[in-house]
Amino acid sequence: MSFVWDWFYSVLLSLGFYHKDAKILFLGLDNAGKTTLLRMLKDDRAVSPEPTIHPNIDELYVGRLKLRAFDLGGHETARRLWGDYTTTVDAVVFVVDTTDRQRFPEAKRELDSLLSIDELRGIPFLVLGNKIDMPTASSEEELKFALGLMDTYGKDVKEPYNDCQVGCPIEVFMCSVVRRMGYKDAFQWLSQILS
Ligand SMILES: Nc1nc2c(ncn2[C@@H]2O[C@H](COP(=O)(O)OP(=O)(O)OP(=O)(O)O)[C@@H](O)[C@H]2O)c(=O)[nH]1
Ligand SMILES: [Mg+2]
Repeated sequence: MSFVWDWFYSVLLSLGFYHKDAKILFLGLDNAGKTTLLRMLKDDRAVSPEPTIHPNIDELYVGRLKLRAFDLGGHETARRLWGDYTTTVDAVVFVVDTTDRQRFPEAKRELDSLLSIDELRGIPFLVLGNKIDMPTASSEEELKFALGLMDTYGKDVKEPYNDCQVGCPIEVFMCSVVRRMGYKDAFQWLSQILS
């Protein structure tokens, strides 16, 4: 019987009548643009938020995803709280400021340590290279190299992802939140993987 439900569910999803609930952590160094992204996704407005001190938890719809979004601050003291939120997570969105090359190694360290957390093992990681509206932004290739992500999952997802046997889904998308560029494709990728 379950295949009938699976089929029905996938039809509902593809028609946009059903939203997949997902708990998603928005992580990355301070100043990367996490809160700006969430405000844009929720209200379609570019704001210049204050640095996040306390975690913000919000519910919003992005395409077929109904997100419980956890926006955790990225400065060093706030990072200590990240570990408190890693249970039952469906995906991590890791935002990087592509203009801040000096901090790529720090971003890599944080990303690597997230990837080594048992509770997050196997879940999709969407890495967003933000601020590509700036002339000093890195290229996608440069960012991927700096983060050690030369061999990623692939942007062309044909079917939902089931297990981690063939490598965990991690992919890099370049974007400019303030210019509303790039992140829609990225969330579509995530949505297809999670459906
Ligand atoms: N040029 C440019 N600036 C951006 C973009 N997205 C965010 N910013 C700016 O980057 C700065 C930091 O943005 P936030 O959203 O507060 O960053 P955050 O990751 O939430 O930072 P913390 O809360 O400290 O962890 C703000 O001044 C934003 O206006 C973008 O796409 N392009
Ligand atoms: Mg913030």
